[in-house]
Amino acid sequence: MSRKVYIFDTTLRDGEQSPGVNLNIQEKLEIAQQLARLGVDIIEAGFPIASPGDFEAVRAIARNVKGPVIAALARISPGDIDRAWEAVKDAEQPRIHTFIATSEIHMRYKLRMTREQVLEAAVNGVKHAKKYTSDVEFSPEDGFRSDLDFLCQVVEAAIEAGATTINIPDTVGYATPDEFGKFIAEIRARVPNIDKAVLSVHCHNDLGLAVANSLAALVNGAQQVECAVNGIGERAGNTALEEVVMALYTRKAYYGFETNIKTEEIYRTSKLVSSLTGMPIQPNKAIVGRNAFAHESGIHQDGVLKERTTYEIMNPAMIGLVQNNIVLGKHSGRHAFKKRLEELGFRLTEAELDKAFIRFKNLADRKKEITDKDLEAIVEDEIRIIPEKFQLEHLHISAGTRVVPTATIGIRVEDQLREEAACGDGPVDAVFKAIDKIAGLQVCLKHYSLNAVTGGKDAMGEVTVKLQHEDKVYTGRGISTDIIEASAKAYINALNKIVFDRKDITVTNAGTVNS
Ligand SMILES: CC(=O)SCCNC(=O)CCNC(=O)[C@H](O)C(C)(C)COP(=O)(O)OP(=O)(O)OC[C@H]1O[C@@H](n2cnc3c(N)ncnc32)[C@H](O)[C@@H]1OP(=O)(O)O
Ligand SMILES: CC(C)C(=O)C(=O)O
Repeated sequence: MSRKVYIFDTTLRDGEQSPGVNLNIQEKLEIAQQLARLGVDIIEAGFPIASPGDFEAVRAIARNVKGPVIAALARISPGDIDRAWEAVKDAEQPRIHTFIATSEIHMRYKLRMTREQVLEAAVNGVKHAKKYTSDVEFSPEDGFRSDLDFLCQVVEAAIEAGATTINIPDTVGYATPDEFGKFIAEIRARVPNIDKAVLSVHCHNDLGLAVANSLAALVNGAQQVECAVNGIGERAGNTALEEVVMALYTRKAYYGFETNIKTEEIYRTSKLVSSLTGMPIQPNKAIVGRNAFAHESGIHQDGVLKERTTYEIMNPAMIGLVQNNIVLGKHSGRHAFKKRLEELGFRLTEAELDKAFIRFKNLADRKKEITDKDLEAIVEDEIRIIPEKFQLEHLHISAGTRVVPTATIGIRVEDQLREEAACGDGPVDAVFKAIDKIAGLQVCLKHYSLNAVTGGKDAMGEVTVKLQHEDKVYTGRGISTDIIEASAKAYINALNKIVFDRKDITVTNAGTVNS
């Protein structure tokens, strides 16, 4: 029998405490609606005493978002609790979450209160909240750094006063998995009335251990995990919702827990939170990072193409991603290369594939990622699907601030070298005019673009041109470290496509003629 774990989402409260994040009411409402679709059990919508905007956002969420419990945070003071209730009272299932710190360091320096005063405040606060709602959560802030005997005393008294959820925070992310697990087990063992409340944990990620600590707590008797989408939150953030949920899901046979989360909504939720908070997701972030389901190296790609589970412990569809991603780069191998070419509609012989693969590896050495356009260009260039009736032989440019740009160009036309010169508005224009003189085709330049394929002083320039001939547009590409040469190659590439496509055009060594 699997045990239910409650997912308490604090993206809109602790998550919004991430430096630089400020969500407006509309944005919070949109995230809350998505969290409801995701299937979280509790949404902590905000801290209503913090500002009028936070109050309004919590109220709007309480009134409009159906399904999950809607919680509002409050310090233990009556004024905070009254304000929290005012904001959350219209929810289908409202919860007041109140807290006070119990560690020596917080009590002495921050609160300037004695243990007795904190204990009394905790009891009074819970009782005050309880006047409003039966659903009251209490957190002894900095719980993990608190004296265990005193912590257990406060927890027992809070439950006695009516708290229905007890949340143990590792406020500063100081715990390690073994000791946090034992800590939770100790609380379970020492607090006599602990069974009257749901035991929850709230871990921070200062040492990168929030998810591991939360899992260790679950194994040792915690029933609720507080977490935030993409792990956002104060400082290094909170337990990442998607990580803890997918760990429980993927390793269900080991943990034996289940959640209400509709995992297929994870990716969409993560994207929404990232775009509305303006917090980008690091590419190698577990579960939702751009690379989490991407494979770059040949051995892995080969394995995944033969059987996905060789290198994937989760199916990307489970988090709402359409498919994994085979990224072609310098570590890729022949299997992945061939597969992608086939997807693009190219069926090559083994000899052609060998040729194209060598060219691909050369380009991959210079370029981070090989795109479909690159592959098309490689196949067209290397496999010579388009016969090269015109071939660039040589090029000379005369240009500067006080000279008319002039190009002299040599093109091999059907094995006969022809040369022409032309002036233009710039060196590229001069080159195109000289090529036109040789080719003799009526074309109109519709598009010209130049991209740096690599960085640095020796960057490769990739030129793309679109030439209109009669009613059709033909694309040509050329790559070179010299952008004028890349332009000439692109132009000639497009001309070769025209004569290949138009069977009525014949190329003679004097140029083109229409038959
Ligand atoms: C661990 C956590 O994440 S807790 C949540 C943290 N989140 C936030 O603080 C965000 C929202 N906070 C705010 O907008 C403001 O801090 C407010 C509105 C809550 C309070 O603002 P101010 O009244 O100006 O106080 P300020 O923030 O400067 O100081 C906090 C005060 O609350 C007290 N306090 C802190 N925790 C508690 C608590 N759980 N119960 C009662 N009092 C508390 C502090 O001792 C301090 O009191 P003091 O003014 O008597 O010294
Ligand atoms: C309010 C509590 C739960 C908190 O955010 C923390 O201790 O980190």
